[in-house]
Amino acid sequence: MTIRVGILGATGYTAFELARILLRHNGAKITALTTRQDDRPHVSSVHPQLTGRLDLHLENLSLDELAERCDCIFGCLPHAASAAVVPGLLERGLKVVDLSADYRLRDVAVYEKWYGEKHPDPARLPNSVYGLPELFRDTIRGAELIANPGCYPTSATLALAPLLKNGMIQPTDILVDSKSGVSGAGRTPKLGTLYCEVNESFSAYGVGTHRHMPEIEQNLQQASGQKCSVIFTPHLVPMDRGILSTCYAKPTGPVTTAEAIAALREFYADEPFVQVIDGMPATKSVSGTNYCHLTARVVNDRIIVIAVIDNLIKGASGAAVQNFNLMYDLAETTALVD
Ligand SMILES: NC(=O)C1=CN([C@@H]2O[C@H](COP(=O)(O)OP(=O)(O)OC[C@H]3O[C@@H](n4cnc5c(N)ncnc54)[C@H](OP(=O)(O)O)[C@@H]3O)[C@@H](O)[C@H]2O)C=CC1
Ligand SMILES: CC(=O)N[C@@H](CCC(=O)OP(=O)(O)O)C(=O)O
Repeated sequence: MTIRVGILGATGYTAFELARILLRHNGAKITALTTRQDDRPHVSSVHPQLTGRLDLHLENLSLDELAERCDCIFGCLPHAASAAVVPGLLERGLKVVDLSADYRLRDVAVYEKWYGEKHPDPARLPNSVYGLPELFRDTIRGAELIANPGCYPTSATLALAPLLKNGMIQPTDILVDSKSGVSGAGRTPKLGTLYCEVNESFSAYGVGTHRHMPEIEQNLQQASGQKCSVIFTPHLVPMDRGILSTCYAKPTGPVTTAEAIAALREFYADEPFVQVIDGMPATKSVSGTNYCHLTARVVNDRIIVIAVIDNLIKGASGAAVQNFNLMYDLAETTALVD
């Protein structure tokens, strides 16, 4: 069986990474790429890396046209734009993996507070399926709509959830200090991502206001069954891609570095994409891959967990294909390992 897939917002970075991964997927065929442009650019003019590998034009397609051509849609649109089209896709019988933030937060009031706008499809939020397989695999299998996780929340949740679940750390007083490469902000031009703004510079942003803070808290609460409170501070690093999150938590009792690492290793023993390492994780080690590398250290009265991912792969398009594989009951690692 070949599943026909469409990619919305195909001019962007996550869409490019999806196309690259799906081209080596033996159960999927890309049959539609969308843009708001009306001049039908060939994919090779938008993503020259795909020249000779994918012969499709990007088109401004209607929902009915998408339903004729596709079985499953990967939505790579900004938030709010995504939830404006997802209901129509689901009504036409398509499955959807939504890379935007629109279906991640289950509480409409929390969405509207942190995103500062009305949600276009609030009725679906309470039952949405959050696509982080390492924690919520069973709910992803067979789902019609997956909320693909945010890049920072993926790194922080993978770092902290195992230690919360096994009672090794306290659920409050958690600090997440993250650094991201500039592709995390997307390909759509913005002042803050111009070369002269970011090159040779390093800055924090969204301190206390970043919308990934409630997403991290929701994940940790769902995983551990405890009310969690997190302070999350993101930083922009002058590199193309990669996220490094350093997470600080208070242990519930005496613990050593070896015990903390052993707890992570036990939790992820059967996970194909999480590697617990003894040394220090580096973004370069996971660049272009769907892997997360993690380690832990105990320093004075804190456990520090350090996680790295590629924001465009495990933080976006690789995770989306991992979810797609689960939704269609395919081998979970299909197209994601060499
Ligand atoms: N970059 C990352 O690391 C991550 C991104 N995400 C999320 O994935 C989604 C895609 O991100 P990314 O690929 O980086 O973004 P990009 O900015 O690279 O691409 C988004 C694409 O969406 C289209 N678009 C923009 N605005 C609208 C609109 N109002 N209505 C319809 N289409 C629009 C544009 O295509 P065109 O102009 O051709 O129509 C654009 O190319 C976003 O929701 C983002 O938050 C999630 C995790 C990580
Ligand atoms: C470096 C950078 O700007 N990163 C983005 C996060 C990308 C992401 O995962 O965003 P969504 O939750 O919107 O999908 C940001 O901080 O807004």
